[in-house]
Formats: sequence, C-alpha cells, structure tokens
Amino acid sequence: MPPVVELKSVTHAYLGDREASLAVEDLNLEIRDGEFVSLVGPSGCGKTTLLSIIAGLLPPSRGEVHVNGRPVSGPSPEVGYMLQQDYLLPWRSILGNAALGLELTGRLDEAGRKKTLELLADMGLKGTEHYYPGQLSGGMRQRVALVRTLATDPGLLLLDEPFSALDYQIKLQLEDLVAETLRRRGKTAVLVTHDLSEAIAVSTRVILLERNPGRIRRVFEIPDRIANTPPLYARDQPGFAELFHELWKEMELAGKIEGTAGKIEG
Ligand SMILES: Nc1ncnc2c1ncn2[C@@H]1O[C@H](COP(=O)(O)OP(=O)(O)OP(=O)(O)O)[C@@H](O)[C@H]1O
Repeated sequence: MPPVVELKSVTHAYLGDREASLAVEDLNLEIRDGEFVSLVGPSGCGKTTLLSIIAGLLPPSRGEVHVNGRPVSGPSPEVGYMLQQDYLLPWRSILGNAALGLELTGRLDEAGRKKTLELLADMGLKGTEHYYPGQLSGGMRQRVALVRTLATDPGLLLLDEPFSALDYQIKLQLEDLVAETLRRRGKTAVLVTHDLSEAIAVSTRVILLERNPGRIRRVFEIPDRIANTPPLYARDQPGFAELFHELWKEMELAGKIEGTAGKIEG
C-alpha cells in the first residue's frame, strides 16, 4: 500500500513584488495509513503552507505531492480539512451544517442523513439537530465542524489548530474526542499545533520544523504506551514529561535560527 501522504523534495516560495520568501525547502515526508502526525515549530516555519500543499489548495513551487499514491492536483474528497474557526453557516441548522459536505458533493440521500445524525449523536450532540450555530458553545460548534468533516468519510484529515480557540478544559476534552474518534475509525491525520503537550498526547509521531527556510529539524516517534493511551491520560504516562522537555528545548533552538536563507532577492 502506498503511503497516504508522500512529499518528495517539496519547496515552496511565496512571490512578492520585490522578493520571494522561501516558506518550505526541499522537504521529504511520508505518512502511513492510520498514523497521527503533528507538525510543530516556531511561527513562520511553514506548517500551514505544508497543510495547504497536502490539501491541494496550494501547488508547490517544486517537488512532488502524492495522496494515496496519486499526484495531488486540487482538493479531493479523500481529504478533509478542519480549521481553528468552525465556519458554520449561521442561517443553517446544525444538521444542515453537518451535512453540508455531503450536500455539496451530491451525496445527501437518506443514508447520508442517517449517518450524519449518528455522527452528531457520537459527538454528544443528539437533540441539537434543529438548533442554529448561534445557540451552541464554541466546543459544541467545533464538534459540529468535525461531524461535517467526517460525514464525507475522508481517509485523511488535516487539522489546522482546531482546538486553539477553546477554553483549556474544553480543549482537552475535544482533543480526546477527536483523537479517539479518528483512531477508532482508522483515519490518518496531520495536525498543526503550537501546543507541544497536545502534539505528544494525540500523535504517533511529532515533526518539528525550523524556519527560514522551513525544513524538518527533528522527528519524535511517540512511544506506544503514550500513543496508545487516550490523550487525557497520556500526559500521566511515564516518559511524557521527558519527551515534552526534549521537544521544548529543541523548539527553542529551532526558533532561534534566524538565517537569511528564507529570502530570495528578486
Ligand atoms: N500568502 C502568503 N504570501 C507571502 N508569504 C506568505 C504567505 N503565507 C505564508 N507566508 C510566509 O511563509 C512562511 C511560512 O508561513 P506559514 O503560515 O506556512 O507558517 P506557520 O508555521 O503556519 O506559521 P504560524 O505558526 O505563525 O501559523 C512565513 O514566512 C510567512 O510569512
């Protein structure tokens, strides 16, 4: 089976009027079926750029991107995207929002509707189907966004800081719910986060990027006893604190690298 995600020598430069900025340089990465990979690193190291490239929203300047063995040429139903903002449509009911992806792809039949209702129930949202987004809390809205993403059944989920706008307690609960739901359903996930403890708690692998230009600095394989424990309890596992400090130290070093390699004069 080919890797779910394969990046080969991927470079991306954003072109401005007078100069190009090298966001990601010569990056190689393989993500296998069922892995949960987090991308961490200092601000501007190219995390969101990489996610956009994998999603098919941004063609890289150079290099190859494959999802499930096929070259990426644009957004695909095989890939779901979840963002910090939930982007629920205020005039649509919760069910209408949750089923939006199915509707847009012409798959909203009776079975699709039933599945969406089941997913809402799985996420603890039974009884809210006919409410509107304005009547729900931030954590509930983000769960609706997760249902909307899962309803079309993508094998790969790209998560760009989906928990960062939430209160700490809600964030921990949602992290747990999302990680466990994706694990149970055998999904592959790539999470961008600034929260190192979240990255370790939910992932099988954490990739630390450095900036100017964005490159992989270090890869942390998460030991099974942490990776196989639900995120809420993973933080109590032996080895978690040591891993956190190691990642923290390395992150500080990654943030200190302020080369000039990121700018290409035009
Ligand atoms: N649309 C754009 N036009 C020009 N430069 C951009 C654009 N988007 C990103 N960049 C630059 O590319 C680099 C990588 O940005 P990116 O947003 O991918 O980093 P990030 O790691 O996700 O940052 P953050 O953690 O702050 O969200 C940065 O130097 C950024 O300024």
